[in-house]
Amino acid sequence: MSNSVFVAIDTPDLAAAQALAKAVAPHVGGLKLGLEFFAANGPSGVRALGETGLPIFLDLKLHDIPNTVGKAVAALAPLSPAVLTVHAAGGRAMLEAAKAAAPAGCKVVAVTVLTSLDSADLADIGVTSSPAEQVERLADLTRHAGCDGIVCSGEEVAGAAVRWPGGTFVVPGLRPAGSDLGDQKRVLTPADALGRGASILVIGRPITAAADPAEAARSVAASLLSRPALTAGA
Ligand SMILES: O=c1ccn([C@@H]2O[C@H](COP(=O)(O)O)[C@@H](O)[C@H]2O)c(=O)[nH]1
Repeated sequence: MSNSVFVAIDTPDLAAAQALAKAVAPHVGGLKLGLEFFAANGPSGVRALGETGLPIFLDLKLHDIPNTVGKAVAALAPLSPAVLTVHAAGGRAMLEAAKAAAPAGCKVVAVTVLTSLDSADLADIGVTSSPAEQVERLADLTRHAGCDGIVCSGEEVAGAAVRWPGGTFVVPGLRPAGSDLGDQKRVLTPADALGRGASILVIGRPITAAADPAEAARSVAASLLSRPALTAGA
């Protein structure tokens, strides 16, 4: 992938999403559409953004029983997403159902530990492992289920890439130096994440909330050029 940045188009407003996509298109490798956009605009909104010609990453983080997730993935297949997310915590059968129903060429990647969570948040939900240990556990589960990769933070990506040669490693929670963290807790700069083995860099507010999103996207792309990526299977 020549430009590994997928910009998170997190808005319910279709016209705003289209304008943003057009502005940043020369500087990014794809568009990530998540729950906020999909809840407001549905499949027709996804098709509208697909008209930019950029690959579409559908970040719907599916998490349900295997039958339901398999059928949801089958229903999404006509949108030809390049990447689709599910939650690894849904378990092996659910992951297998998602992969089996995905269209050819679509990478199914599983969210391990959300980048908005730290150790204390994991303890609150009964997980006593560290984020790194939990990412490793769920990465192994995802790999054995036949999926393509995982979503993790930049803090865990190097360890995950060593355990899973050829895996796809999606890293959100990216913040250029000096940016607001917002609700993210496990963060890294885009260049550091790429250097540690990320395949796909997901960046939202540092680009979309900037006064000049096109310039912010250009600046992120420039920061990556000076840093060679490790090969991690993207
Ligand atoms: O663990 C995860 C999984 C997904 N995301 C998504 O990435 C973007 C990040 O947006 P920022 O504005 O750069 O914080 C957003 O769409 C999340 O839903 C994540 O942040 N962490």
